[in-house]
Amino acid sequence: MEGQEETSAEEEYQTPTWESGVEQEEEMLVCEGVEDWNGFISGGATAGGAEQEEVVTEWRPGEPVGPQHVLRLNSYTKEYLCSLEDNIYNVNFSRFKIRDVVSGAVILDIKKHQPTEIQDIIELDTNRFIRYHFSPAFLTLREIGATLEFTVGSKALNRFRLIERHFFRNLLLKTFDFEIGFCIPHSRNTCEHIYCLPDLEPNIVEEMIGNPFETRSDSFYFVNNKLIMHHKAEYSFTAGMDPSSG
Ligand SMILES: CCCCCCCCCCCCCC(=O)O
Repeated sequence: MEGQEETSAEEEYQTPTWESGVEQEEEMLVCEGVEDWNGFISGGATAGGAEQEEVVTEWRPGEPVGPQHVLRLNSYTKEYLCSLEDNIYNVNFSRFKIRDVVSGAVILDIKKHQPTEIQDIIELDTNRFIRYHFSPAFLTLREIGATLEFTVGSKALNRFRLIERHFFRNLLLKTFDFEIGFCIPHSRNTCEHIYCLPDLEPNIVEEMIGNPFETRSDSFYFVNNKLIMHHKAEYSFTAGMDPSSG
């Protein structure tokens, strides 16, 4: 449970609109992300040597999308690189919370209505695009904890992995690569990913603040190196600013 001071800090930020739901208390795993500048993970970054096993070849439209393909993208994608039906594992997100690791303040906490029972039927989650409204102060934070709560259908997830690419226009700000690992069937899981925010040049920060929603991210979710979900997000950093000041 978060403390009192976190509730007040949350009000400083405009949260995206999702339905509010019933809070679930779960065991929390902390996954430290493996990250590197310019879009490449460091050697031996993922457990089990997944990178070494994979043969890197050029990707052609229609072919399954693997981690090496998305790690080489040099811009935000125009299209989704998989269909909703590719989520054959029925991974369903039910909560997303962001906190400032340094102060502990909760920046946002969004929940979806979820039945108590984990459903076996595949429910297509059509919410794969979101706009976040943050304040300029967000860009001064050093470390963010993002808690993800999700349920899994009747098939186990092997090597569940999230690769996230953040761009301002065509400038790659940072790649985050989180190995979530194995998830058992019919489970509800909670993990926290730690994002170390990049040191950005002051002029880039100014441009990001002045150009809402030109900062974007692609979140690619893989099971066994196969893309099963692709989510997109856009960010503004103007919340709480006087609109007349530009
Ligand atoms: C300033 C560079 C951008 C770094 C931002 C890192 C924090 C973003 C956490 C939220 C990511 C959510 C992605 C999504 O909803 O698909």
